[in-house]
Amino acid sequence: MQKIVKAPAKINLTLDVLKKREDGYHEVEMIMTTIDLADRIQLTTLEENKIVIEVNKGFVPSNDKNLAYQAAKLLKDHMNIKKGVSIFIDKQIPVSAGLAGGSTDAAAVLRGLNDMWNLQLSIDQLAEIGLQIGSDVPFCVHGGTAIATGRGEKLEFIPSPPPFWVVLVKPPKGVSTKDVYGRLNLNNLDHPDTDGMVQAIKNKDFHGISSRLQNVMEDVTFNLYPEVSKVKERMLQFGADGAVMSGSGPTVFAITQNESRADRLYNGLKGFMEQVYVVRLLG
Ligand SMILES: C[C@@](CO)(OP(=O)(O)O)[C@H](O)COP(=O)(O)OP(=O)(O)OC[C@H]1O[C@@H](n2ccc(N)nc2=O)[C@H](O)[C@@H]1O
Ligand SMILES: Nc1ncnc2c1ncn2[C@@H]1O[C@H](COP(=O)(O)OP(=O)(O)O)[C@@H](O)[C@H]1O
Repeated sequence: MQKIVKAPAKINLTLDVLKKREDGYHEVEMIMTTIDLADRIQLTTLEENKIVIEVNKGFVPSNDKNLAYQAAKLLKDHMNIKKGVSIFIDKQIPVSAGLAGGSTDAAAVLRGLNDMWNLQLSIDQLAEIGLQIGSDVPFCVHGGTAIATGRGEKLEFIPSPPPFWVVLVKPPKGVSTKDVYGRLNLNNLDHPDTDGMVQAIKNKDFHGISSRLQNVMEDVTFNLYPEVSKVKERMLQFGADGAVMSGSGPTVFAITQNESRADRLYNGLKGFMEQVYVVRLLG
């Protein structure tokens, strides 16, 4: 048996951190949506009871550290499945980038194996299993556009934003999510207008969306890597309607509804950055 699953990246249109919790995680409030920048995952059933991972990027782990491995293991244990699976990951999403690349691979494996092995678990049950792997996995299991609260796992789905282009730049740095959370000064955050953003999305008001992009983690990552903040400045100079960092970074994305402006942004940014992508929303 074989199956191919698509694993799309997410961006955070807003990202707010409300407080630190007793369990060490932070209480967040963020608006997440999926974009058409995706890994492709090929699942093949094995007679032997083992999990094999293959990735087309050398620096991504191909052992039990891979979140796709952890997803297969948890699902097999949960359902007491004795057959194995070979997982080939065609990695297109930049790694350690704030785009939930690992989480979305794990989510795609949960969805894909549930289908391929006809396990009949609901999406909510898969999301619950996924939370054991990471805070962003439940959102990635569902996809779409949602307000995420709690650790990021409490999801309220909202309609998709109006269509727009997303131009992403992944600067040549990786950041640790844990480190960025740890460096936040919770008493001095400039909180996003989350309610205003939700209304703008519901009203399909592009200007309302582009003017409310905000992420409280930007200051931390921009202080660590001032060149990341330069990318955002350049995006605005090149005609972006709005620009913001995704997640803990360092990826910064710009949005525009105008295709020729997206092309201009791509060409301008490509002049000084290697990893630039232009994609549509999947939302
Ligand atoms: C910041 C965000 C925004 O979407 O994305 P990324 O930058 O990873 O894409 C997420 O909150 C990242 O979620 P995820 O990457 O799944 O984090 P996890 O693996 O669960 O946790 C990694 C570490 O981040 C910290 N963490 C994570 C989530 C949270 N709500 N509070 C935290 O303090 C904890 O220190 C934890 O040990
Ligand atoms: N399937 C996977 N794809 C990418 N990274 C993975 C995967 N499995 C484990 N990792 C590890 O997870 C870490 C974070 O990667 P990633 O999910 O891309 O970050 P982010 O959540 O910031 O987008 C990296 O150190 C990487 O080695």
